[in-house]
Amino acid sequence: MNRAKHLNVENVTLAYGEDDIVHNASLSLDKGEIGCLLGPSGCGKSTLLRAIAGFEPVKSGHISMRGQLLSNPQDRVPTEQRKIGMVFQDIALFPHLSISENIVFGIKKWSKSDQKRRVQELLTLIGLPDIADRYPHSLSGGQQQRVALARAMAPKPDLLLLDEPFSGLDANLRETLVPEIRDILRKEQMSAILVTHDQMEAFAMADKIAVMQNGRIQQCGTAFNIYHEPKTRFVADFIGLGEFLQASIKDEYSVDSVLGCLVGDEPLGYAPGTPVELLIRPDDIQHCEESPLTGRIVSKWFRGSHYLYHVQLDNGEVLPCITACHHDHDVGEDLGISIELDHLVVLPICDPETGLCDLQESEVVQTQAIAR
Ligand SMILES: Nc1ncnc2c1ncn2[C@@H]1O[C@H](COP(=O)(O)OP(=O)(O)OP(=O)(O)O)[C@@H](O)[C@H]1O
Repeated sequence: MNRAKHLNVENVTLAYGEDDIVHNASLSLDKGEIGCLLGPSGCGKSTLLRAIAGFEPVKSGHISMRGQLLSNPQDRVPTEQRKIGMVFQDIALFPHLSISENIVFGIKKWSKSDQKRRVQELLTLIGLPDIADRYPHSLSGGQQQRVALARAMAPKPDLLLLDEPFSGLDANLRETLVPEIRDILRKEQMSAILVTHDQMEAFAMADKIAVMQNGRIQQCGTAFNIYHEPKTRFVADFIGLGEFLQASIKDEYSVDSVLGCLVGDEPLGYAPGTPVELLIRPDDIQHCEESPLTGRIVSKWFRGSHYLYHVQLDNGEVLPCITACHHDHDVGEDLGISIELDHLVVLPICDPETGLCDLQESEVVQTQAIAR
């Protein structure tokens, strides 16, 4: 049986005036799932979020929640009737209201006893049970953002929209707050969509990530999928670190490259001799003192628990390589490396002038790989 998704965004195109900003976007969430729109500035994340909230009309396609139509080109359920809560970057608590009055703001129609119970329930949930009578100015930024979340969650909305809620906070605070907020949402079984350009936030928070570029969802999947199985050059480039090695299809399952012949267990889908690019992540290349394969260190970053080196091979290609931080080598030294590829990620060569590859062809093939 094909059960309706909690949220369904189907083939949605959005425009400002004559300009299409979001093209044919599709995304769905189950109840309690946390989704994320991830992409660079200006790619259309907030515009799509605003359409889900009901602030923007859809030009084509439709948005529905719990089986009920919210938007199509003819009809739009007003924002205030959508049962959607919102949390923004600027925390915007009402400064003249106490914390409990702030939280009660969206549930004023509830009975006083229910309001009181809900406020205490939420304050306990956000780990600040004793602040009901305090005012926003007396709280830290992280505490204020947790209260803003509690205020948005108070009416038990069907969906929570979080538009860059962490970007005003410093890096240390973000690191602790993001998983805390994910846990709070999980405890309330709250479906949510986070908008961010920060992939670590997306990875820490979301069950499902939609990577956007120029108004298009390039790929939608788990953090693991989009990191290890990117479907386009853009996703491979935008998510995580990595380098592209020139390679050539050898046969159905293998490519030739400067690292030798790499073999996968899935057909690569290209004719022998086709030039392709092979994605290499830093964790695919390990330091190995005894390895006959070496690269000259051209850059070195200290990352606390490890070093990230870039090493240049004899043919000039540069590869990333992670080592434990006791392997402290200098730029200019030769580093022994071994290849630890779990799977092959092979992409067609992009046009060097336009940077474009045929989308049809840019479907990536990943295979379990062994070096031989
Ligand atoms: N009200 C508007 N009228 C016309 N164009 C707009 C409007 N709002 C946004 N845009 C344009 O639409 C495009 C997408 O903007 P949007 O804010 O959705 O991107 P974003 O991915 O959320 O970016 P950021 O991460 O910087 O907030 C941008 O080119 C932006 O200039």
